[in-house]
Amino acid sequence: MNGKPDAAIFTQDLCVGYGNKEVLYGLDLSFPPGTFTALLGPNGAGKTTLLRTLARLLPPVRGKILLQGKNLYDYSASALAKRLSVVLTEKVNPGVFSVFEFVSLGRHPHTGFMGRLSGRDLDVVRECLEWVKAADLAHRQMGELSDGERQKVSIARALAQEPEIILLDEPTMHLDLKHRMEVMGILRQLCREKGLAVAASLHDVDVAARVSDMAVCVAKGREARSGPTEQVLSENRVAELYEFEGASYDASLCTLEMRPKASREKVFVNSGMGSGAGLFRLLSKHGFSLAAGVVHANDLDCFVASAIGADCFIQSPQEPVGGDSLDNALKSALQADLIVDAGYEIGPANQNNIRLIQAALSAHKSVFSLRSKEDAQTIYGKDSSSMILCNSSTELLEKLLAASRPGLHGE
Ligand SMILES: Nc1ncnc2c1ncn2[C@@H]1O[C@H](COP(=O)(O)OP(=O)(O)OP(=O)(O)O)[C@@H](O)[C@H]1O
Repeated sequence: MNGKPDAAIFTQDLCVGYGNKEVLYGLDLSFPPGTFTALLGPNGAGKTTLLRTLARLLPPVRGKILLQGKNLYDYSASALAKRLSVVLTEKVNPGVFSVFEFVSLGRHPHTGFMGRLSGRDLDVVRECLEWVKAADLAHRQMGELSDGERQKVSIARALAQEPEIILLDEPTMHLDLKHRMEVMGILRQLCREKGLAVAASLHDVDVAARVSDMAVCVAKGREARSGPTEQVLSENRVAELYEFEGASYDASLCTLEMRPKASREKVFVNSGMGSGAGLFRLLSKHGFSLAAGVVHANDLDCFVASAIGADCFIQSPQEPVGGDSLDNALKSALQADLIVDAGYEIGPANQNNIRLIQAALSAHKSVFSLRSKEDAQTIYGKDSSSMILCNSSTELLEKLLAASRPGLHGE
């Protein structure tokens, strides 16, 4: 992601900070047009400091920032505002402005000496409000808006400058899920349809993975990492960036999983085709230690079980369940205190999994199943009579908790 002349903005050996205090250094970043860049990093890493420096609100400690090939500091204030706008987290003092008037302030670099709005200016303001789906708020007072509404209006104001780059600091802070998704959708659309370069600091790495094209990861005392999101946000890098303990990130699913310390017995879950994903989360949340198998490597169950930290017995996607994976899963199932059959569909690729449950039943283990009585009988024959059948995962959890002895098996 080294600086390219066609980038909307790029930095060369930039060091940002306060006075002599260096917060981030050696930054060679590039923000190309039509690209959404997510700035990620733990609290206090320097995301806001970087954004403020890029916006010329804070002088660099050293290094260069080039805006369309020209030094950022060679632009007049109004020329800069026509190219770059910024949405910070500080709550705007709404004064007595209506929404329309507030967004009109964004036209300032385009209006004449008297600041009078032309017909075009008014059209742009209306268009920007429509862009952020806030046209209906135009006549409301700024002071009476919700956080989500205010954020959309702040983006409209930034847009009204008709910039080529928008910098945003935590644009989804304080927003509920609906507004968070809406704001993210708007920013993506600005990149795609208006060709803007958008750079935003974000706290939700899973959201960043879904919406951003590029990611810049910053952490105190460490070299910044930047590049295409899919390359930068690997499991290990995310874990290292946030110094995860008791959590993990799954790059294939863009999901974060909790890895709580186990305080209950091991449950061996026999699942497949996604039937176990919800169960792994449920059981892990309640302190059970988990084993999962045999699952195919391309199965959702495999991704979730691995991310959650379960012992996984994995089969290559091209092969039917068998071989070492099955042998090892069998040993694990026979050592586990409780066994769960997740009630998945059985076919040629996974029918050998039946042997795991049959072995557990023969060994008089407590086997819980999410199958119907008929289904269990058809698959496991007369041995199924000793299975503990459950209609739902909630019922299964209740029964497992009743059978469990907490505190004895923490790992
Ligand atoms: N005005 C300031 N003067 C001196 N140091 C500051 C100033 N503002 C912030 N800092 C320090 O600079 C470092 C980076 O802060 P910054 O706000 O950029 O981090 P951030 O990544 O945006 O954090 P957060 O996710 O918590 O918002 C922190 O150590 C912070 O204490």
